[in-house]
Amino acid sequence: MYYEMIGFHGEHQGEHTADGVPEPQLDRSTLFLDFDGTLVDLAERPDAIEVAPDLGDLLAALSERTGGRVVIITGRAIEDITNYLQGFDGPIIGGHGAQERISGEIRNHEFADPETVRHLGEMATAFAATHPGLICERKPTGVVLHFRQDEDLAAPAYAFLRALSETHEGFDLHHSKMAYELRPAGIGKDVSMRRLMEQEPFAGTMPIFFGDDVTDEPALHWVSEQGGLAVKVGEGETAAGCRLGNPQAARRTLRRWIEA
Ligand SMILES: O=P(O)(O)OC[C@H]1O[C@H](O[C@H]2O[C@H](CO)[C@@H](O)[C@H](O)[C@H]2O)[C@H](O)[C@@H](O)[C@@H]1O
Repeated sequence: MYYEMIGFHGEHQGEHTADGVPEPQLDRSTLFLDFDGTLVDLAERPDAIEVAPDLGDLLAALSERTGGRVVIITGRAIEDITNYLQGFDGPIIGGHGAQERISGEIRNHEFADPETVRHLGEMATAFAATHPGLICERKPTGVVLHFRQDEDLAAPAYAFLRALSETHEGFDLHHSKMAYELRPAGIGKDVSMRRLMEQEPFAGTMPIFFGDDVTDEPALHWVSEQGGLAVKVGEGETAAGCRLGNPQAARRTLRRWIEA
């Protein structure tokens, strides 16, 4: 297998590490990192997360070791996540693949028609305003209703967004952690990864992905299929070959790699 030729020996390599995650050759890898639930703990609200003080240094060191191939791949909008990634100027895939920032410039998916997204956002905002406990998160490419503060609001949130998805062609309804989201049809972290891995300077390197959510599973599956290193963070069924308990453990493993 190709990745064995370039020095990666798959699952067997992890047998002797304390965390069970093998140590890849970073200079021959592309490291995709999910954000919420993977690099930072989940919080009550999207704007209430606490970023570990050393995260910036960790990402900088990993970027150096991979030759700039650390890719943040998140459901958040790029305009939002950059607030938490001060100093990181590497590639970012945002909105679950609906946005990308590869060489500094942000590009939105062509199907995320701004007028339709604005309309969806306004309607979801109005709905949340009449359902205390629901949080509406507007993105340049879609909209989310968060029900973490009141799980009884999951069913009405679902019904509302489902109705919107049926009346707005090109937008699909997705379930993630304590949230429902409308996003452009046809996008996905796996789709973005595949496209990116065909381009320089990523082509020919081994994909690594750390992710925590059901929305990360297609990408974890794809990375596993490629013979790359797929790491599930937290509980739940997964296609990944490795698992770490929480974001703190994920950061510890990443730190181990740069200290090796
Ligand atoms: O792909 P990710 O980087 O994991 O982003 C997924 C979603 O993360 C955020 O929502 C989640 O985290 C919040 C803060 O901890 C939490 O309150 C919420 O319940 C979670 O669903 C973010 O707000 C979303 O836009 C992302 O899609």
